[in-house]
Amino acid sequence: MTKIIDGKKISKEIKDEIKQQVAEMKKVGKNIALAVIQVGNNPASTVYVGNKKKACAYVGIESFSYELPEETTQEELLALVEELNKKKEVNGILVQLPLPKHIDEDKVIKAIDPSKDVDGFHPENVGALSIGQEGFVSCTPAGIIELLKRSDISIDGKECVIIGRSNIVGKPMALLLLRENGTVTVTHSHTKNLKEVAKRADILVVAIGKTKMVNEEYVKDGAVVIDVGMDRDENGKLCGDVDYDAVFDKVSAITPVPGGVGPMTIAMLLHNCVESAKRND
Ligand SMILES: Nc1nc(=O)c2c([nH]1)NC[C@@H]1CN(c3ccc(C(=O)N[C@@H](CCC(=O)O)C(=O)O)cc3)C=[N+]21
Ligand SMILES: [Mg+2]
Repeated sequence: MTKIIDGKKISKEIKDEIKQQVAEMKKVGKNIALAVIQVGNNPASTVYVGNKKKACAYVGIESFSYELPEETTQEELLALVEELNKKKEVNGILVQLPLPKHIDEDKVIKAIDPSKDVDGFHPENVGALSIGQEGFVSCTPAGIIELLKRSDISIDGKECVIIGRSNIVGKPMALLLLRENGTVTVTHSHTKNLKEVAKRADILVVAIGKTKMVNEEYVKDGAVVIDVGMDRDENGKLCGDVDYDAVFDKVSAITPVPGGVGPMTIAMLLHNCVESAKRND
């Protein structure tokens, strides 16, 4: 029997916990606010940003929305970030990625006050994670750890294989699994014998952005498969990096797309906003 890891349900539980926390904080006069900046109108970004604002409203976090035109200059964006860094009532700053090509993403991320970097993308937060210090953790990998824990899937001593080495998912995922005492392997486009390596995994995390690339040849019997992909199939339907139907009978547990990792990313963003408000007392 394969277990479907229900990210939508688990994220709802987390959001309800956060909602209570936010209400408690409001009682003592503490309000929480997230600033969300979107540059241009990439339709996917508009959907994600909309979901984030909706989730904020659900838990009682205020969201300030900045929708800037595509031709916004890097200087203008940096000036806005600077202004939000100074604003006391703003606890979190999120600059939706990707940014237009004429803007240097690294420079913008670096400009965000690390104590308001609820995405956990700032080098200071990434560094803190890598040496086990307190900081903000990237929401998608943090959400995956939470999914595993709340599904009673233990990480300790397990063979964990990650496909993909992005700064936002693969690398922080490796650090978090390591922190939970997993034995971690990170694979990428230069990895030899990828199928064999992936097949070692008790827990396989796939974050490569290639529609349904991972099929039954990449998974061992009884593996747990976490699909981070947000792709479109030949009919334009949302799907993941894993061929869900092909691996389903072979695995012990799997996250669907949609309804798996995606909603957890947003729940962890809300969690980070609350943490930020608590820390900057
Ligand atoms: N600064 C920044 N921070 C991010 O966290 C960030 C970003 N930029 N850029 C883009 C990626 C992508 N991302 C997703 C969040 C939620 C869903 C999500 O809720 N997915 C739903 C489906 C959504 C749909 O229907 O399209 C699900 O999987 O069930 C997906 C993707 C956050 N990102
Ligand atoms: Mg760019």
